[in-house]
Amino acid sequence: MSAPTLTSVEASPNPHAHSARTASALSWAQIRGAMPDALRKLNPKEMVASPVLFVVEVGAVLTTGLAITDPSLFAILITIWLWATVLFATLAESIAESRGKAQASSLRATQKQTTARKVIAASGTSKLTSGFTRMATEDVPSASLAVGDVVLVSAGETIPGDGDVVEGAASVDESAITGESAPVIRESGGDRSAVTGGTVVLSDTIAIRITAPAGSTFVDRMIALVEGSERQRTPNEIALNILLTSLTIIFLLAVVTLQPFAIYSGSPQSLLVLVALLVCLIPTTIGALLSAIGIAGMDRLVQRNVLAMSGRAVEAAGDVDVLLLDKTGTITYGNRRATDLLVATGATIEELAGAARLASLADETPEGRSVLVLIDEKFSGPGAEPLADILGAELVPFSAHTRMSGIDLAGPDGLRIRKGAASTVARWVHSTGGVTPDQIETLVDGVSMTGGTPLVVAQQYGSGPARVLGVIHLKDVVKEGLRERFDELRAMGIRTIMVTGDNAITARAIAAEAGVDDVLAEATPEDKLVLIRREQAGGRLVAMAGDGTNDAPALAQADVGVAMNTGTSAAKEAGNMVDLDSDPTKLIEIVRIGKQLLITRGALTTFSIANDIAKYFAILPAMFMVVFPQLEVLNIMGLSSPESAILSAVIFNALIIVVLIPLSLRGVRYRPVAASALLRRNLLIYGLGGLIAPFIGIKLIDLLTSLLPGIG
Ligand SMILES: Nc1ncnc2c1ncn2[C@@H]1O[C@H](COP(=O)(O)OP(=O)(O)OP(=O)(O)O)[C@@H](O)[C@H]1O
Ligand SMILES: [K+]
Ligand SMILES: [Mg+2]
Repeated sequence: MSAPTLTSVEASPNPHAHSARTASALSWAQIRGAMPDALRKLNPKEMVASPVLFVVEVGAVLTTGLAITDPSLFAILITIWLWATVLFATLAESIAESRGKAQASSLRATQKQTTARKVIAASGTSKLTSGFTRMATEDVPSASLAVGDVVLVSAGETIPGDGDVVEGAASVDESAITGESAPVIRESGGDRSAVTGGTVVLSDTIAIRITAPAGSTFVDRMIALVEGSERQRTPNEIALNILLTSLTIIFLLAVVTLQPFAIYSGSPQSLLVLVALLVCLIPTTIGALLSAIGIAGMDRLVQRNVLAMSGRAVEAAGDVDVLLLDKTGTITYGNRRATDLLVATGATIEELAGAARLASLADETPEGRSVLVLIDEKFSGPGAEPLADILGAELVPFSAHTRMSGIDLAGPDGLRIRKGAASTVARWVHSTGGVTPDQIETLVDGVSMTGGTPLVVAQQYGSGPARVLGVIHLKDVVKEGLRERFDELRAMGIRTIMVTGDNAITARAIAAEAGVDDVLAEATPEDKLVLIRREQAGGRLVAMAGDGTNDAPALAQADVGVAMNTGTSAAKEAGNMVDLDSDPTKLIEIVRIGKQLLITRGALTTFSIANDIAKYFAILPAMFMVVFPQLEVLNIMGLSSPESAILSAVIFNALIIVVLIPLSLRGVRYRPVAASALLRRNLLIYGLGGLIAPFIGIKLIDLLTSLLPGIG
């Protein structure tokens, strides 16, 4: 199936081959495409949101009236260019939004109606004896599915809605959402259970519990995001807007008070000239480009397959100091599987295999299921108990908080079995009056030193002391190429800390292999949260990358919470970004884009304000030259007439917006140098450039306008 992908709008199917396109200048097609929307945005009701431009629009309405009641070429030209100024501003925003609109329509294509096979709960069936996949189903339209419904999806079928896999495992083609053609594994119980509506099951049958009502699914959120329909201004943008509004008010007062002075000096200025002067002085350039800069930043993230749910998170990313990463599923592929059983002295392999099997029969995690697979393949023997024996048993499900799972069998001898993290099981054994032999520590450390996760297995009969039977070796693989990327993060001044529920030795082995700076081992979900709060209290901005339900509180607390797309719905809901490629080092790009956004906005603000100051000196001497011939010395630009000077300034003021649209969409180039050096460089380029540009630009335009009758 040739599913539309997020990146298919791009020239290249490679999600990372974006730069060539974004760097190019504006095309006519782009401008034409964005024009209807730009004209619609001229509606004053929308314009009020940007006070600077609203003032320009009011000015344009005023001069339109003047041009009609007292027509002159000067009045008509000023009016045309004032309208052009507002239109260029709305055009900048519309062009910034246009790419997202195209992506949104290709995403909508994944939302086609399908028929879902909904499970009809049969009474008296327990999940243990009869799985969902064996229950009766009825066909319903996918749009009618409600949260909590369970549906069955088999190979070749489209997943009808967002949900978590509650039974089975399947390979899923998520290319419609991620653009990545390699199938991914989705399975119940673990941190890889979330599925997205519109993706396709390639093999096997899975039962999915629907978690999002139709209309507010992940794809709906993506559409809203790329379309910018839910875009909210960030605190930084609001602050800048307040500054721009204040400047506008100051210049408004300055221009109004200029008139009595002008009258007194015998050269009263027309309303037309005062409006033109005001528009030239207020910060129209940055006012026009501000929202395009923000939209383009979000868009750059989408091009890299990162969905940022808030602009605030993108900005925070630009200043991140610390990055916390979950181990399993974030640093490793998260495909943790049992590979070996290590028997304690005094126990037999049959005893260990039997206990490990019993303790895993009802363990819904992928790790638990992998224990059963291992035992079936390599260790099956007389110790294996029939399934019926565990009927009536009490299950102890795994939780990241307890770091242990197991089973309490009914019956006269009351067998209790536990498996889990070494320290937790040791505590449990101790609480029953048992002891953990030293030899276990050697086995546990042996597994840990290779980066594996050891699960200690122990059992207790009746109220006697528990006995440790041995260790299960869980293996996982570290994702490739992390070391170089973490080195790069270090060069950017970002400290990486791996946080994991695993023991310290395993954590250190994996940390050394992946190249992170620091580790926090044996961490409960609360510990992760506390670590983030502590870093934040120290004034640092924290990013967190995680995939599990147990990472959700931390993802929510972090300033930048990046959920892996392979993770659970809870993690994706809690974070403020989702990485569709599930690459924790994507943070490098996120940080770069955040910094670039901040730098671009700063640079263009500097340019805009410097520009306005320069225009002041360009126009004022020309305006008062007639009354004060001494001002001629200030008229260094030798502009041909007051009218020509003012018209040229207004035209320049409008054109500079168009000239800067490509830069505000592409972003100022970011290089990883010290912030102070960057600031100095930008002040020099954009501050000085902003001061000089108007003199050259206005002079050139003046040479043309002076040729017009009645103006030169
Ligand atoms: N099915 C299971 N039964 C018993 N114990 C388990 C099971 N799965 C994991 N454990 C133990 O619990 C610990 C913590 O679980 P988990 O790995 O989910 O936590 P985490 O904080 O998300 O860490 P990670 O960074 O490894 O994802 C594991 O290191 C392991 O010792
Ligand atoms: K201006
Ligand atoms: Mg985890």
